[in-house]
Amino acid sequence: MTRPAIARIALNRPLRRLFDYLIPDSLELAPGQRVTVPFGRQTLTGLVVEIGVEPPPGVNLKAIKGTLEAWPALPDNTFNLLTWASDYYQHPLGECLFTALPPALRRGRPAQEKADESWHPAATEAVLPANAHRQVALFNAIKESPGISSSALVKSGFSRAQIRNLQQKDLITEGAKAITAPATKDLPAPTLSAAQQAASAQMPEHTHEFSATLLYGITGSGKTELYLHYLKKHLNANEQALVLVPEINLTPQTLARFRRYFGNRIQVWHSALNDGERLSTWLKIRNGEPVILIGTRSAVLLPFSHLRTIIVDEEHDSSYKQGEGFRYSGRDVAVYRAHLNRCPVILGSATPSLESWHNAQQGKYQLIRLEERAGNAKPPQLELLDIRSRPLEAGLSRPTLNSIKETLARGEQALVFVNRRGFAPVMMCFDCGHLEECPRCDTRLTYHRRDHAMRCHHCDFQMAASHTCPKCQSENYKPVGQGTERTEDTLAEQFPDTPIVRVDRDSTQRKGSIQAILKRVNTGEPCILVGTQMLAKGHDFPNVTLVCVVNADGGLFSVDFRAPEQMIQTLLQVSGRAGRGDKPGKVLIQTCHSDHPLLTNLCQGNYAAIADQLLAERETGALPPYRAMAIVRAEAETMQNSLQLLDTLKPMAQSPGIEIWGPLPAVIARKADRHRAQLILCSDSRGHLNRVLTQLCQYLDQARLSSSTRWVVDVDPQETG
Ligand SMILES: Nc1ncnc2c1ncn2[C@@H]1O[C@H](COP(=O)(O)OP(=O)(O)OP(=O)(O)O)[C@@H](O)[C@H]1O
Ligand SMILES: [Zn+2]
Repeated sequence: MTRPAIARIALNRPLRRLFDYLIPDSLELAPGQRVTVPFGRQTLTGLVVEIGVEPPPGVNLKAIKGTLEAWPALPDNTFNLLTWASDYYQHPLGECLFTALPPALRRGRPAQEKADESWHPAATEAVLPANAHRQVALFNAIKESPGISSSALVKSGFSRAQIRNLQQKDLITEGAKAITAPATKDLPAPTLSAAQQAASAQMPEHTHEFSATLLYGITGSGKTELYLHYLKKHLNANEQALVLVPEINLTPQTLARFRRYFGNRIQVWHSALNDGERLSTWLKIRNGEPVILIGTRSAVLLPFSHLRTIIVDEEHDSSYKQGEGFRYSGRDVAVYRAHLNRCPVILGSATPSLESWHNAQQGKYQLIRLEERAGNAKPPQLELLDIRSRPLEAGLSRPTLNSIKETLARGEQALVFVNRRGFAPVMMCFDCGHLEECPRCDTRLTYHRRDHAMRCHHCDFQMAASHTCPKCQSENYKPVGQGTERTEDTLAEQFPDTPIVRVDRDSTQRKGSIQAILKRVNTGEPCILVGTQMLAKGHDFPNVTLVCVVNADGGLFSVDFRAPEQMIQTLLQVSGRAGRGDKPGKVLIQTCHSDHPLLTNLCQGNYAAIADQLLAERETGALPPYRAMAIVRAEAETMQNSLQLLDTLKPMAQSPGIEIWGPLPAVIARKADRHRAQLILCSDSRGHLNRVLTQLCQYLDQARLSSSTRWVVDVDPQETG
């Protein structure tokens, strides 16, 4: 009697288990292949994990219904990567594997594109009547994204009639053009500076061997140019490359630079793509087309088959770590992927993460230093401005306002960095001391004056703001502290003739608004930019010569051990927006702690020294990267339930080599009416920690928890509050 053939299948469920099914005689299966299986009364899409497993005794297995295609949707190396990540991050394999499929394929749709015409420019310039604005805009949209589909164009507001019209005028052509690298003779690449050349010469030579390189290049040193040169030199016409970036929409210039070099070989991957666009790009990658993919975090999980280089730009950026569900770090997975694929990975930053800096010092990563700015630009001068005894106008000191005035008078632009959006962080009653709190979280509500609303930045709660104190009805009820809206208002009063451009999550919500803002700034006309973190990232505004930091002190005394690192990175990144063109840049940092060693070191502009110092502190505290860390988080309807669950886990985790902190309530103990607590585990041995976590997860999976209790494991947490 022959044994029945059995396959183990992963489903897209948050379950830490796989499901066994009989393989019908006629079916040939491979790991990573999509199948349909009966599940209860439903039919679900599954992914084959293993074939030929032992059938569990005494169970009547159902049979697989069929395959969705004859080839594995996830080829070996991608499949192995995700299996590794599932184990490393303690996340159910099914959900990990399905993350690598586009939504359409998760739902069981066929792996082929719907017929949707794609458009290419057929002329270099559109000769059209002066009043044909929409036609010109349409032509430019196609020129900027060759291969763009009709549906994508319709989505951005063009009509099918307008598209046909351009086609009839022979300005655009239809057709799914194969991906080839077109020559870009119209745009000569700048010759690398001596410093860039020296860095370039140290870049990894072999694209068929694993190597990890940390490119530490100060802001404005021309790292992007180096990536372009590297790809141009080392990537063959039939190979694939991946360039990870923290966020695509914020820096359209970078994308444009890549497109000028590589034309439609450049494809993008980010959360704003629609399902059709995702499927189309996914298929190109899976089919091995020689794509250079510029993408955010999840791009690292895609099924590349000819991947020869991975670049992680701004590798320190915290957005590489997924904050919910499958909590992977795109950067760390990229390094492992390079290892599996035997190819180089290049991590670039002006402010490398302490993890990568440590790896470079240990000799695990090769360190390349690029410490001069490209072109004629010089590093900006940083100055601390102690505001303890200075009168402030809505947070801005006289010297700061004077510097802005001088900058504008020279016809240049200024950037003012505020770390909070909204008008003011709190509303306070100066008679009874009442502070308006979120009814659902242990946080204060932020006042947004534009719509006279109080909002919680931690949950979606909002309410109309009141003019008098809700508690004692006093009229002495006022906003306290600085938000972007308030700074914008103050600057508008002080500089009535100057355009003020606010950049934060509120002002950029509408699609295309960030592009419009950037375009305006890039005209170079004098203006003042006011904004949050968003302004710190990767922008290249040559006419910004002054950067003002309204308050630098946020991260100095935080309980989160990563706060000083993140604060310094943000300050240096935002400072790096000053003086990127021919004119020198200046940075004014307002602080109440001008003698704090972190800030005084910052003014030397020497990130390497700061990183060394912060690393020494991490070593003393036995914190990452010197030890592995994981957090088990619990949330429930009461704090008692959360703490109780973690208390049960603690003895199970206790073992030689594991240090345990907690359980303790989280810093924001109540968020959206859920009570949150955490248990922190540290160990010198990552392997041991991983085994302990596996046991905890097994226990938690089987434990009878109240239906409202949730738990997660976060490996290498970015936030420990
Ligand atoms: N060799 C060069 N000659 C002239 N200009 C250059 C050269 N290399 C780069 N540049 C210019 O210098 C500016 C900064 O370059 P780039 O944006 O690549 O820097 P970066 O290192 O990525 O900066 P950041 O980390 O601050 O984002 C850009 O305007 C770029 O066009
Ligand atoms: Zn809230």
